[in-house]
Amino acid sequence: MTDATSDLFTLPKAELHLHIEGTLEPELAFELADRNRIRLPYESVDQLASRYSFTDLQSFLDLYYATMTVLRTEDDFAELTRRYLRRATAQGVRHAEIFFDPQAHVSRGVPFEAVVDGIGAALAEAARDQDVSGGLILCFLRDRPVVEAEQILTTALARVDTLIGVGLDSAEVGYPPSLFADVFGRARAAGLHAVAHAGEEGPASYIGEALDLLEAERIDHGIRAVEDPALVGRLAHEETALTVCPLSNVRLRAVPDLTAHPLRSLMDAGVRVTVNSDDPAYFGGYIGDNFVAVQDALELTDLDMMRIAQNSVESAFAPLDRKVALLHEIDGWAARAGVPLT
Ligand SMILES: Nc1ncnc2[nH]cnc12
Ligand SMILES: [Zn+2]
Repeated sequence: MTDATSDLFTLPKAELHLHIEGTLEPELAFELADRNRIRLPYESVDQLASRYSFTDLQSFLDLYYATMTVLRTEDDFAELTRRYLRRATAQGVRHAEIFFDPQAHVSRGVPFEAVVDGIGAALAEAARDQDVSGGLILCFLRDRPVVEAEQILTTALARVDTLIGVGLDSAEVGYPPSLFADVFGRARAAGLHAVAHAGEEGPASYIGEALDLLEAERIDHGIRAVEDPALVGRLAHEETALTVCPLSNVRLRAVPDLTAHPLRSLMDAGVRVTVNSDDPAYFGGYIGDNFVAVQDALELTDLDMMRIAQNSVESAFAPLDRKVALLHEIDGWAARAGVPLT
């Protein structure tokens, strides 16, 4: 049991690891399939949902890429993002840095502009109506040829104003960060932030490569760092944030169950850990659900959860005044909840 008494859905937080295509709920997938006259190979929403059982990252990616083919127009991307932001704000998200996989769309004939303009329109609406801030992070697909990443970056740099950063995702093992050193160098030279998935299924050495060769400012997942104590020391010393996704790690069997999740030992070692949802439509919960599940499984205190929320804001690529305002909101939450600050 924990001493949890607070409502973690109302704890203000930033979401730093969220693939917008991974927010495609089965209901919307069917709506968009109808609208775009695409036939999904499932009879019903329930039949599609029943396929959400995975043995590893690749088994998930196969379904993820197949289902996202229903996304075709700017409006589709806007509606997807609107629905995500509605759910996320109901679970306390005040700032969202959203990943997207343009190669998976452009390769099907969807223009890059339709993707960024659709997601961007929904983000702008939410900024106006719900006081949620955020931005877009373009992810390169590491299991596709490097030249394709170079090409999508060239396309993206014509609309660099729509982006805050670049990332690296998809199948990890066998696709080390070193392959993308030049692409990331170009992106950083254009003023973009850099993050990378590393140490989800892949070895801890990929985390060091992402830091040294990609100059990644945050590591997405990074949980296999626990296998290398020197690396854990480095992450703590350099205050590198890990964007951890606990429910994802269980569903993709990167950890056997939540009680065995390394989040707590990483935190205890001084690593700046954040909690995020990854692909919430597929993994059984949005960000607040992840907060509740880890608090329960790892017996974290309300103060621990508050620190995780503070880490998310401190590690965000948001303007300083926005971060200060959100840190004040977290203090207000703690005061209302009576969280002891020691
Ligand atoms: N968990 C994950 N790891 C790597 N690539 C992804 N793309 C979407 N979700 C992902
Ligand atoms: Zn991810």
